[in-house]
Amino acid sequence: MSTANTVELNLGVDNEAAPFYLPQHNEVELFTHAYENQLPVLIKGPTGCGKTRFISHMAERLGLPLHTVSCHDDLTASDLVGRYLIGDGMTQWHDGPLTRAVREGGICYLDEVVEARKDTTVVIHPLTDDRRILPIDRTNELLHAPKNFMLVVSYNPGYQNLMKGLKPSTRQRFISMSFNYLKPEEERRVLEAETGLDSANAQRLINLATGLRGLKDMDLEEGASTRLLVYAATLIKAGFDPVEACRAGLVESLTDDEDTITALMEVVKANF
Ligand SMILES: Nc1ncnc2c1ncn2[C@@H]1O[C@H](COP(=O)(O)OP(=O)(O)OP(=O)(O)O)[C@@H](O)[C@H]1O
Repeated sequence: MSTANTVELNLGVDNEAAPFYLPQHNEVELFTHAYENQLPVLIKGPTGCGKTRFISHMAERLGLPLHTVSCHDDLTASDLVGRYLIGDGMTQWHDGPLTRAVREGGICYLDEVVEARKDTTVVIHPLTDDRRILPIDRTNELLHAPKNFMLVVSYNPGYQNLMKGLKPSTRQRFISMSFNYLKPEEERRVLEAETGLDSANAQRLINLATGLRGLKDMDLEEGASTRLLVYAATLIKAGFDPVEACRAGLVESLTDDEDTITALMEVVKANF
């Protein structure tokens, strides 16, 4: 059954076109509810824990186009909304990705939103409350977001300083979900599904990740991400020596400090 406000979905059946995603908790149901009720979503979690994969999975599952913007500290409101550009001897308006998503519908995903300049929050605020509007001063337009428009933002709370956190007036406009690395058994399934690695080696990688994530005195900015484990698994699956695969796929990406690399490689050798 579908009404104006709901989408036809069978959450028990995976859409085969959707990229593989193993849920952490009830995020699929929460996200679907948010979409059906036109609520914006905020996802927080450490690097490489599956945030982007989840959004791609949900976009495919809900049959929505995905407009992704990787935010950075030079990103301004005009980059999101659009600007006049000179071409063919005249000035033409070009929609930015946010405006495109509002006009066409779909998910607008602002990845690492806290990196963007502060003026960007001014443009997303009216889209995140029940007005769901995007005023464009430069073109004198007032766009109303269609039902199938959804705003999703993500950030990694780990390495933000206080100044870069989201203001309460912004974060309190979203349904929020906190992601973390999967439990060991599930993360092993992801490694196997993503790379075809055998379960014995996948289990060794998981044991290694648990060891690395538990190191408190190593001064690592972040622990080993699922993404890095997938890289190492891919190298092992391709026939690389597991220790060398872990050096290139994991350890060298975690730190530049030679002493730390040596110490981490000891942990690798203890597992392989
Ligand atoms: N729950 C999961 N199901 C399937 N694959 C996963 C899952 N979690 C992580 N992965 C794997 O880990 C990789 C990295 O995940 P992803 O790119 O979604 O991380 P992220 O949280 O968006 O990271 P960043 O914050 O750095 O952008 C994926 O490409 C996928 O291979």
